[in-house]
Amino acid sequence: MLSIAFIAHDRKKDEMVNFVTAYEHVFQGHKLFSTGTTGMRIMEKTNLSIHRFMSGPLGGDQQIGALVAQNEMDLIIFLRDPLMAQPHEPDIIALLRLCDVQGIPVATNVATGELLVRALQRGDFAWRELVHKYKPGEQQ
Ligand SMILES: O=C(CO)COP(=O)(O)O
Repeated sequence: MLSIAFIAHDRKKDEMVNFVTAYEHVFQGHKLFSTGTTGMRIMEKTNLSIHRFMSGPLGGDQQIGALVAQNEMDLIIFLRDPLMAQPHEPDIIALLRLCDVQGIPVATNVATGELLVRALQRGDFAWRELVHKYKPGEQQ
């Protein structure tokens, strides 16, 4: 079971809901997280159970970032709005930076999201299970 996070800016939320609905069968059975409003919108339209953090501008990106820093997040679908400035831009950059620090697959548009979900379906994320199993500094 992998940990997957969904985050979408306001003008990308419909796209996110459509995307998650289309792949609901793939996401089912994984541990799902989201920022506040994104998760609410997805849960209104699917049967998925999602742990919702704060809304993005109130710190939700940072909360997800904390899991990334601990290497506990396996995949992030983050549909950013490239055409509108966000008040919490530093939090967004920080989250993406941490994904690069830990080498976490993160999709920032739906085309990449599709590729990653198909990889997930195929079992290409098995290496993340190994990361969890052999986390340095932790007892086996
Ligand atoms: O702003 C966001 C990500 O940066 C998303 O937050 P919401 O899901 O609460 O709208």
